[in-house]
Amino acid sequence: MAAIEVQSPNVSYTDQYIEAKYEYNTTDVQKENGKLIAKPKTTQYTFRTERKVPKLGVMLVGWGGNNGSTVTAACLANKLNITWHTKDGVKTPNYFGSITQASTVCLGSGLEGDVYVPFTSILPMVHPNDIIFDGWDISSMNLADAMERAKVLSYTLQIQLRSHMMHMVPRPSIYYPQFIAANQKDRANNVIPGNNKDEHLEQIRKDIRDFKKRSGVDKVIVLWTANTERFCDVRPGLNDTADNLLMSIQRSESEVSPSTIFAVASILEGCCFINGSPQNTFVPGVIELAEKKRVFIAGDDFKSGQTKMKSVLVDFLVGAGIKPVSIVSYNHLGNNDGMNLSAPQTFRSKEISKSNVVDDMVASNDILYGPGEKPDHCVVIKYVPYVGDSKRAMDEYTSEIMLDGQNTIAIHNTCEDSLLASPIILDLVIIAEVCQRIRFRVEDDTRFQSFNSVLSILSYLLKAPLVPEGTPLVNALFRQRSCIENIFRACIGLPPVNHMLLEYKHENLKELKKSKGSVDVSILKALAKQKLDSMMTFPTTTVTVSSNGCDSEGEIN
Ligand SMILES: NC(=O)c1ccc[n+]([C@@H]2O[C@H](COP(=O)([O-])OP(=O)(O)OC[C@H]3O[C@@H](n4cnc5c(N)ncnc54)[C@H](O)[C@@H]3O)[C@@H](O)[C@H]2O)c1
Ligand SMILES: O=P([O-])([O-])O[C@@H]1[C@@H](O)[C@H](O)[C@@H](O)[C@H](O)[C@@H]1O
Repeated sequence: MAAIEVQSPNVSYTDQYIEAKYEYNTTDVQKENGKLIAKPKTTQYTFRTERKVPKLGVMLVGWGGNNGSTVTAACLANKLNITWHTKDGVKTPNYFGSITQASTVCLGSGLEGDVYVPFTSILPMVHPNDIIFDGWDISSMNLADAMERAKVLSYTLQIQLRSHMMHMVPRPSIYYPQFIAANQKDRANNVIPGNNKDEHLEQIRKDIRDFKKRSGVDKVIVLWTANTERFCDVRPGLNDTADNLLMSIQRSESEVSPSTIFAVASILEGCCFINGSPQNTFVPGVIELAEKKRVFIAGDDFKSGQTKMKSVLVDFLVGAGIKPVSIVSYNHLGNNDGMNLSAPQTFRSKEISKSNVVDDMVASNDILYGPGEKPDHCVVIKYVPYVGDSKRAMDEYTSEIMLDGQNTIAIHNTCEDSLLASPIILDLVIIAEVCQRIRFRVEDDTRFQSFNSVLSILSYLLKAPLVPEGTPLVNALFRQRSCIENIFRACIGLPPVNHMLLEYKHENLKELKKSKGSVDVSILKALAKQKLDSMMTFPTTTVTVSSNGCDSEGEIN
């Protein structure tokens, strides 16, 4: 699908940029004398997006894991168009589950109503087939064997991918046993030696430069899909500022985690760092360093299955004026992630990220909830080896409805964890890369600026979105999706999708047809069918219909 071209005096296309003047309309609300005063506000933006799509390198921390091996296999299967036999017949590769690759957006409305286009047609973006992967793992297993170990993909697909993946070997990584479950010890045979954290930092930086040089990629994004770590302490002098964090690394402070060192290394190499796990990688010192170096960071914890459902269901319930009072989320899974989460300290990281996802929706409705009131919310994760990557999620939502009524929704959701997480990994890096090519000016600024280093536009893809301090934290899924869609629309000078369909609610829709200057084909077809039925002739007839459905000429076959 070709990219969209917008014809507007506010949008210009050069070889290098798409430039768009955009009116950003919001509503300012102030409290005055006990009243809420709402004032419409318009802010002029000028967006400038580089059109050249770079050759993107993605370095995965935890490359040999279920997600890392699966996302690598997915891109190869699609790139090589590998088909494979199953008991249900021949299967073809796809990127289902990726909003950039398998979803559409409403561009606007035309002769026959709404026009939907692929998400990728709004702005130029990297194609996943073209991504070059590399990465690290504490396990030395090559990616072909790691794919087999993961037991995620059909074996008839695996055997066709083996030759393409067996040469992919994760780089040795940083391993501090106290941050993950002890049961991961047997896996750790590919570890950077020594205890000097500054040397570990320098090695990771060197690896990033080495990958860039060897692969010839234009830019690198580093993404953590390694095991969930326990939360690290956050305290003054340790990691509260960028300088203190860098000094703590130089002193090899024990509370500096592997994921924080990877984040620091990425930032110092000018690479966006994304955290797909729930631990607090982004201590204040990392955030400050990212802001100083103007590098994007994003996290935490891929939003892939049970929590994604929760961020839809609770939004629906609260938005409908129904009061969720008890949410119990249980799941069991049998992959290595599940084994790592069987330790209390790593489970706690996941429990936090899975529990906070309803806070914004609850806080939005003070008719249902009093100050500080929240639903009971319980998260349980159990490790059951037999089910492997095919996580079984069982949820019960109990809500209060009118006049002391109760509504209980029970859900059983089998989430094939890595097949849900892999497209999310792709969307994270693809959308982050687009954002690296977007600049904007506000009002009469002379300088173009980039997005804030904390890339909150990625919230849709994350359970516990990291947002700039003091800014709104949104978990409601469709608000998060609209944010991405409407910012990308703004970059090509299009207004946000507002779902009003006001033009179709006029008292006299005939005016609408005239204004469209064309025939509503559905009316034409209905009239033609009526005429055909009466004439009992076919195949072609000329029906005279007006521009409001009755005057224009049209042919029906
Ligand atoms: N649906 C999902 O799969 C999903 C959703 C949300 C979050 N996550 C998170 O994504 C992460 C990966 O999930 P997975 O199913 O691929 O797990 P996995 O255990 O299969 O893979 C993790 C990999 O990280 C490696 N590893 C551990 N510590 C490392 C380190 N310090 N450096 C480099 N590699 C290291 C392990 O050897 C393993 O190969 C987990 O933290 C998980 O909680 C997964
Ligand atoms: O994304 P989601 O399905 O809500 O949450 C999942 C957890 O329920 C699962 O136990 C864990 O292994 C995955 O990493 C993922 O975090």
